[in-house]
Amino acid sequence: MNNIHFYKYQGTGNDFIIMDNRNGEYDWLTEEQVNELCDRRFGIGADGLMLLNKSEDYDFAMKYYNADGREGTMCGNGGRCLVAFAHKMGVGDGNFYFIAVDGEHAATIDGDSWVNLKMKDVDTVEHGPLYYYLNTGSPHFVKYVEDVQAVDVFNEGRGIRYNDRFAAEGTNVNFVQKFEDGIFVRTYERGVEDETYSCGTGVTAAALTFAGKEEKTYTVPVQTLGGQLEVKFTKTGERTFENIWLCGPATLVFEGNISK
Ligand SMILES: N[C@H](CCC[C@H](N)C(=O)O)C(=O)O
Repeated sequence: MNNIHFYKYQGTGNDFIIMDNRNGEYDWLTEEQVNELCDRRFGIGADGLMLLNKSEDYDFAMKYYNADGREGTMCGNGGRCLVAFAHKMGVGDGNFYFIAVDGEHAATIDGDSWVNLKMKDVDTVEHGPLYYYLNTGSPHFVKYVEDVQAVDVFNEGRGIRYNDRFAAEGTNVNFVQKFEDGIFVRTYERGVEDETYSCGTGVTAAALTFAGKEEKTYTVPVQTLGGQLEVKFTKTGERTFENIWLCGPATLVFEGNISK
């Protein structure tokens, strides 16, 4: 049995197990063990697990696994939590530059737990009759609804995630309600295969679709079940967006040891 020293973080209720793997101490971890650690009854419990890995060219490298144990695509809330953890470990000077599965990311931390994460540019948005489909580091199906609290997110989200078009690769599914000054987003997350309290790449995708036609810089407040986030970006064309920042809290809940 090997001891694992882990840190539990959450970003607006999207929660993660994080391990410091800069010396390769946890390279032996298997997908099955990740799934067991993320189990909310038989393990620590989390939406995902991340390794803080060493990098020659960046402050660190991010490795992300969904709760199902499989390596995931980019995780926005996870990236923000990993920056807060790296800061706690004494990495960087408050400004960070790291590498993740979807490329390079810049980030800044205000105090100990408000993290601003630069997301990848978006240059294509599919706009159907009642939906949008775009990739903000992970794939997102975005549907606007009258009353987001009335949506059966699990069943409706699952139905879209496993439909003929998306069954093979999967997609995350976001239900969005517009308000005067922002949006409320609920998400069915691929790889968790359930609703999560918040999804960073999902919130980002929803905020981009909320922008008006004007090509300018926007700041969109986004409410989730787990708290408030803010997405800032510049709309550069009908379906193109740059300088996208996902901003919000990233908090250490507890740390502990477990044997695997
Ligand atoms: N489950 C997502 C990855 C994590 C996304 C979410 N936790 C976020 O904050 O972006 C997927 O497989 O596409």
